[in-house]
Amino acid sequence: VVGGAVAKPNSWPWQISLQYLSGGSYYHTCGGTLIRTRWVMTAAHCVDTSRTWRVVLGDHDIYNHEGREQYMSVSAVYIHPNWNSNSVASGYDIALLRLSSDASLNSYVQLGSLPPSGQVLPNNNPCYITGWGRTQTGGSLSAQLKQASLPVVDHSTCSRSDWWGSTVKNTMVCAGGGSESGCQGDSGGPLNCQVSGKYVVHGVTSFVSSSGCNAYKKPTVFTRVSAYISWINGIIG
Ligand SMILES: CC(C)c1ccc(NC(=O)[C@@H]2CCCN2C(=O)[C@H](CCCC[NH3+])NC(=O)C(F)(F)F)cc1
Repeated sequence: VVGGAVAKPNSWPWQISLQYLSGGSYYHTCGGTLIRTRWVMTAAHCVDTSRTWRVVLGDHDIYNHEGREQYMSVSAVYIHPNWNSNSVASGYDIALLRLSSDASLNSYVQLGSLPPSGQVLPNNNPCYITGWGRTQTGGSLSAQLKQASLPVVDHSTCSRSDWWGSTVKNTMVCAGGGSESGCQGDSGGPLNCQVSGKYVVHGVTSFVSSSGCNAYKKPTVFTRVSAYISWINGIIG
């Protein structure tokens, strides 16, 4: 997350850290959202390589054990069947991870709410991106979870030629576009949008400009969760 601030610990209790095993240690690679006690929603581009994964719930500082964490193994990875790793612009950048055991829900670990199928938010709807991603273009990951206010940019604006043009599809949500943005390492995490006084996870962090995370008129682009509700329900039952 470029800009914004360090979040109050565990104030986004559905945010997870997706980590992979390498040389005997686990490393943060992406974010995700706990949507059922055994299911995590993330981005397809996070999990389209075969690795040993773990999901950390209740985390705040990814480099320190603070005692609220739950470390979960992943028993199955379900990538959207239309996902094409060579074409993030086609969309379908969404995946579901089945956990090997049930998460224990408490004040640090809660389920994120999903939107109704087809719901599209209006321009400027308030939303927050959260994640441990780079804090500057080319910078390093954040040790602590960060949040930044990224208001929705509607499709008509986001698909203007000087914005994202035809790269952005209607199955995506744009948010931000100013000095604050997502960045590498935030992928797969939630776009938390205020709807009727409640936070709803409307986006899965998908991409930013290859010329810089907070490039002008290149808002962060998210998979629009409300476009994938029937697929999600088909998998998690
Ligand atoms: C569709 C095409 C015009 C296009 C649009 C945006 C990009 N962006 C990028 O490549 C930048 C630079 C590093 C990773 N990255 C990204 O946007 C990666 C997803 C890459 C998926 C494709 N391999 N996502 C993120 O960094 C983010 F923002 F989600 F945390 C690349 C290509």
